[in-house]
Amino acid sequence: MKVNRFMIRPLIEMGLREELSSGDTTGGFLVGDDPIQTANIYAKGKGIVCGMLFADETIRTIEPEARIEYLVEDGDEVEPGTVLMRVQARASTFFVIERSALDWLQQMSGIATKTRRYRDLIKHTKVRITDTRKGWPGLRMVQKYAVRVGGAHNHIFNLANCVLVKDNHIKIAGSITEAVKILRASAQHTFKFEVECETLEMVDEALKAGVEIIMFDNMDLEEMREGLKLVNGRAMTEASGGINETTIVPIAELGVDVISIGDLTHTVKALDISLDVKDIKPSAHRTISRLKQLSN
Ligand SMILES: O=P(O)(O)OC[C@H]1O[C@H](OP(=O)(O)OP(=O)(O)O)[C@H](O)[C@@H]1O
Repeated sequence: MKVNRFMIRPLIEMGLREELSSGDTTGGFLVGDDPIQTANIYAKGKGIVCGMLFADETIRTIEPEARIEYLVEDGDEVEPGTVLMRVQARASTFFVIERSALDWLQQMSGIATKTRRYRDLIKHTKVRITDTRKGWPGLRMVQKYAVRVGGAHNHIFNLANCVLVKDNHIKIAGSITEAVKILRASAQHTFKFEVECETLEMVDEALKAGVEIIMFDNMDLEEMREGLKLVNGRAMTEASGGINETTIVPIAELGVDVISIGDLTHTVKALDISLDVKDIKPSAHRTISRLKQLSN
């Protein structure tokens, strides 16, 4: 699933509003007749690019006539110095959009870069990596898009996507068996059922209840190996709980179907990306000196 301008516009406006709720007190006074300038958005680190449409929409929201040339696309690997985008727009536009456009790119590329690293670690297996719902509230769509760009898959988007029975549901219902019985009677027939199992006894109970997906939740390698024997192809298996770059390979090699990882979206190092205005037009300088004269 791709993102489109309609989906992202409210987020873009939210970002710009943080920046520009009552004008630009620095750039706004410097631009004078506000000539068209050219700027490059370029990588300062190595990673996977994500968020080109977000940067584009940020620029176009302020200056719809801006000319934007893409030199890479989401999912491309970049090196320090790679130009992602060349933009022709008013000087005043660059001052307003710079932080916001770059932050979308930096944060989303950070997620895509980390995701690609995880994916590459286990590409010798058939295991599917997914995200979780862990991340920034309000930005789930963005984070999950970046995970897909990085080469992994999405787990549920929200509570309406499947019946996911967690520890607290089991406590409230009394048992896995009881929870599944109640939910089978009320949930849509189209839904799959997944149960988080912390022990092999829970795996056994969930299998007897006939669920489609068993999560090995916070289990060690040996328990997961036993869990897989128990399941024996009767359900999909998902490993989860604190899995990181140092633990993922042996888990994937066990042969679970899915590994879900909160780290993809809850602990992200941004990719370093910058914006540089080129070819400064002399009229901009003239305006600055005129301002200086006026203030003398
Ligand atoms: O890769 P992680 O960051 O560990 O995320 C995955 C874990 O999160 C979920 O549990 P839950 O929502 O109960 O969170 P918690 O187990 O981390 O408290 C899921 O059942 C995994 O245990």
